[in-house]
Amino acid sequence: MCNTELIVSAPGKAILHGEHAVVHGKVALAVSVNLRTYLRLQPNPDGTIRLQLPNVEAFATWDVSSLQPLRPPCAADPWNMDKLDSALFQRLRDFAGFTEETLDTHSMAVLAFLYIYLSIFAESRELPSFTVTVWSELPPGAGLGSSAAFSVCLAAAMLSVQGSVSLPPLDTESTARWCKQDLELINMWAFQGEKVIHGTPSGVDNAVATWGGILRYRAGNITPLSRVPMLRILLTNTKVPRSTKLLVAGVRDKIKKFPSIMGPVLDSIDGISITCEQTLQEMAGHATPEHYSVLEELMDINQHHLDVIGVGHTSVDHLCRITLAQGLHSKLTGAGGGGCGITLLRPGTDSLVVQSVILELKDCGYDCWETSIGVPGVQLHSMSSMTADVLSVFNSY
Ligand SMILES: Nc1ncnc2c1ncn2[C@@H]1O[C@H](COP(=O)(O)OP(=O)(O)O)[C@@H](O)[C@H]1O
Ligand SMILES: C[C@@](O)(CCOP(=O)(O)O)CC(=O)O
Ligand SMILES: [Mg+2]
Repeated sequence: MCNTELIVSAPGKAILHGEHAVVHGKVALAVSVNLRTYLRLQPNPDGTIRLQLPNVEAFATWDVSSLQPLRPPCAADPWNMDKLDSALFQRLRDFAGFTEETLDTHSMAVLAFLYIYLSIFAESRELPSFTVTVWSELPPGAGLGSSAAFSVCLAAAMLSVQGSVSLPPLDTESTARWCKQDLELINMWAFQGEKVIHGTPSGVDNAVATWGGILRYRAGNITPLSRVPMLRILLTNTKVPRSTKLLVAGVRDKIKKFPSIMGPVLDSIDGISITCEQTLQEMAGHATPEHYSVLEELMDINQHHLDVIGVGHTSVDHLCRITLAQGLHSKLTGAGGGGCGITLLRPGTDSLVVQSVILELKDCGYDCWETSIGVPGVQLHSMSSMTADVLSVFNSY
């Protein structure tokens, strides 16, 4: 039995530049956003695992004894986990009655949970029994990295119960972060969860949910950017549903079909990310209107590239047109195909302009709000640090 109750949270992200290209080894720049996923883990005395995922309407209870035979024969080496354990993945699909075509939000979340749980406790004397409840401020499947925030919370909580990472002391603090080495392990395991949900993720989303802040990411190399100006960003959710897994697969097919055409587009996106990073660094010293013009132009060019690689959507075109009419530049963020877009605001953008754009976007049925970026990555929470809203959701299950 497990005897630790804990609450952890991890943030969502917005990709400034490099979505999709990053899956193919190019640079991405990504920032954490102030919408978080919260996970509460409570010990169960009755030998069951209970999973409560209200955002995706997934509620399941299993006897630990029924999960026992699904365990992998030995623990995976967390530093050498190139691919998912396909035998385990198949056993879980068979157990849950899912096929390879099962892609709904509910099933992918259940599979990610079971995969991480059984892998992390592969060599524990007995499987622990607990209730896991996850609730998120992030809209699932909208490009804000909800899958990564979910996977990071699962990894942080289960590694802490298993003892591979040490619970950071909360003392009088309301939140605490794990040490660097522990965060690296959490990130590794969260990446496995992302693989269950996405197929072939780049790892950028789980890196942001783990580390927070603003990051440059390329092929597993994570560089936090410390010298950047405070950016003002408007987030718009078109509410058009899409699946990252299918969009990433579609881009891969296009690259395979037209390598000499798509290759240069990905190189150009790489160039955009690199130029954006250089511009942000220059701006940290002294930001000028010309710098903002460069950032805006980069967003326009990238948005066109994302259309070319097949992940645009009329809802995002509409969003770009509405903001541009007020002189504001936008692009999609995340996998595209609908979902969310980001709009860059200049420091001096008149609040009346912002309010009128927000109203117009809301009239289209979109959600739209100005967001804070660069918030901390995965955290452990004391009960007193939890808002009444999140606690009341937790207490209603
Ligand atoms: N709060 C949550 N509870 C349970 N599962 C979640 C939650 N948030 C995300 N997920 C999982 O992540 C999937 C969405 O991931 P994805 O398609 O990558 O979109 P995004 O990461 O942009 O939100 C959902 O189908 C679900 O399986
Ligand atoms: C399209 C991609 O670059 C980002 C996907 O982000 P999201 O799941 O749509 O939030 C995929 C990846 O990097 O793994
Ligand atoms: Mg995702």
